[in-house]
Amino acid sequence: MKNYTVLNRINDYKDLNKLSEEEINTLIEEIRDYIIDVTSKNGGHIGPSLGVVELTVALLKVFDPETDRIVWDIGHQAYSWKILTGRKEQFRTLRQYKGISGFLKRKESRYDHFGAGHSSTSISAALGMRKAKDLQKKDSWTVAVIGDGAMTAGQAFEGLNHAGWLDPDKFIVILNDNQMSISPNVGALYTYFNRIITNEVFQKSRQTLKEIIKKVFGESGAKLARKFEEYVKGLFAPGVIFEELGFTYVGTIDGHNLPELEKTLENVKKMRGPIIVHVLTQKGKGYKPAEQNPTPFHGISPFDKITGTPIKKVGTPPSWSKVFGQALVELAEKDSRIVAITPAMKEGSGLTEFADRFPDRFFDVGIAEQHAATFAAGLSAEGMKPVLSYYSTFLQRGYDQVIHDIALQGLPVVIAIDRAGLVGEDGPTHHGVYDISFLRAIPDIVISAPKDQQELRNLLYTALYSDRVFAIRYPRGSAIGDKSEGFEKIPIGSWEVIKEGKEIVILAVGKYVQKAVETEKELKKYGIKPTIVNARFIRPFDGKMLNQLLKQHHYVVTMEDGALNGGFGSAVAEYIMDNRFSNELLRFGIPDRFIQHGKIQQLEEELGLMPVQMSERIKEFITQRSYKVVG
Ligand SMILES: Cc1ncc(C[n+]2csc(CCOP(=O)(O)OP(=O)(O)O)c2C)c(N)n1
Ligand SMILES: CC(=O)[C@@H](O)[C@H](O)COP(=O)(O)O
Ligand SMILES: [Mg+2]
Repeated sequence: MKNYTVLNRINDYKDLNKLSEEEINTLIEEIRDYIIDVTSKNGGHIGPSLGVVELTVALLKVFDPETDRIVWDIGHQAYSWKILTGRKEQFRTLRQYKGISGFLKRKESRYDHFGAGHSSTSISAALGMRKAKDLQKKDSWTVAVIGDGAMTAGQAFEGLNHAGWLDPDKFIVILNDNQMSISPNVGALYTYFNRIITNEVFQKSRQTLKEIIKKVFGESGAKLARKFEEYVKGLFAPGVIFEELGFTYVGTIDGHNLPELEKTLENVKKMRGPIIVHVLTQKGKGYKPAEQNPTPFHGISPFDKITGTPIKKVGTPPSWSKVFGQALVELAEKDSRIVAITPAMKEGSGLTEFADRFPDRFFDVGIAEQHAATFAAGLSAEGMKPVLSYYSTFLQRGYDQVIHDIALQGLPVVIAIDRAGLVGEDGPTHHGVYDISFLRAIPDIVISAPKDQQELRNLLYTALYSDRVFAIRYPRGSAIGDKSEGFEKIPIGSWEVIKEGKEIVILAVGKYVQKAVETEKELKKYGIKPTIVNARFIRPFDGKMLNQLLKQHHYVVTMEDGALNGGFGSAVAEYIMDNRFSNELLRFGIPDRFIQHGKIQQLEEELGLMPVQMSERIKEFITQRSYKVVG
């Protein structure tokens, strides 16, 4: 660690109250510098974390994390929390394999009171904690810190609704409003927050009217003035939404003014009932490139600290997201029925160009995965062609809507599932490994995975003109294959033989088709020549081809980047059993445990999913069995 004058000599938050004002200010600067330094090497959520350094210090000065509970929503902004709660040194290992997590985790620290990664859970969790403390007759504070983006989700309002009803004491929601989600925030609520912040003219005129009343009615008018203020507050006051839900609204507070923050929180501690404190912060505060360009600095890969430019390998192929976005633009140019929907993930999902080109047909619905699905269903019901874009992990939130609002009603919707498979440094909250298992249970749905760029384009085209509920899953990172163009329909359910071999057949899904090809090269060294099949449709199966393959090969190997529990391999096992085949099956995929964070390759190595490892395992598998492969 650098020679930080204050940070180096404090051990944790307990030292904060020993520091002078000047030392605290230096500490805040040093924490920012440390965050910039580490994220420039490891990548991470720099913008959100730089925005809440003062807020973190204030919370740790005013509350006691040993007894009080602070629940950070998502946890992507909690880097200074980590640094000040005993992980100063480990912070250098942020997001690295076996290092500390980029989010908060109960197993990582006793000060991580609630783990997250997905948004908008903080109010519900904090309310549960508050209630538990009440029932246990324990006297402590519970604080949820939630961003303006996270506040757009239904679950946040479910929590507020319940809290307003329970009316708990010692329960605070801090709304950390930086007017940004990953992109600029959206929605009527955002407009409302914006009005609160910018309505200075109204604030001023309210004050002037109060003064006039006092002047006209003298001292006896003070009461009237107060009544007037209450009345006006009821009509227009900031935070009236929250007040109506039973919260006391306090705001707005400058989130970069530590004394103001501390004073406000101390005052709030004297109040009863649930309280909402509206704090204004700036994303990326203290680092010019991030202040000027908050969207890319929300979460960034390693970058040059001086210029803020991401360090990227030259000549890397486009990402799967980019290939998807480009293909969608080309198709939308020709068909005005095509619309795109994202729950707050425009950039990451490759939809920026679509949004610019077709603003009327692009919908960022906020962090509202459930609404996104039902909204798509509505669009489809009226003859539009919705493409519902999700990260696999966030699609988990919209599962019921996919079943109940889309599939059950047979409404054609294309579900583009990005970040399917292991995602790397974001870790277990974000790995997209369950979608195959949970979608596979839905009747009539089509689930597909392209082996390369061109196949992604073709599947998208097929999906849009199929009149089916059609999911296409593809992973994070660079796409496989050469530059792609044009579109071709693929018969739904058809598989593709990539290489003919004998006695062993490898059925691979998505990016694992390439891994299967590499595994085959390794196996050749042992004289083993498997057949390789691109199982591009996970559902429906290519029954005709599979029947033949099962007859022609004794050993069947499946490869996928989804959970083994209920995944593609499970589907093949069911098929073998149900159709009374006697093949022996070996499945590669994500085992029955939560996979931690690290580079995708490191995680795949840990799981034995590299071609060399898989070839060893296949060789071992067939040599253990009585059925002998003749090379
Ligand atoms: C359920 C869910 N959907 C989407 C995301 C992706 N995501 C992570 S942070 C973020 C923006 C959050 O905005 P806000 O709560 O205002 O926090 P900020 O980053 O501005 O501090 C989004 C959309 C998520 N983590 N969880
Ligand atoms: C915190 C969060 O959920 C997002 O910021 C996520 O980390 C984005 O992931 P990508 O980097 O894969 O877009
Ligand atoms: Mg925000």
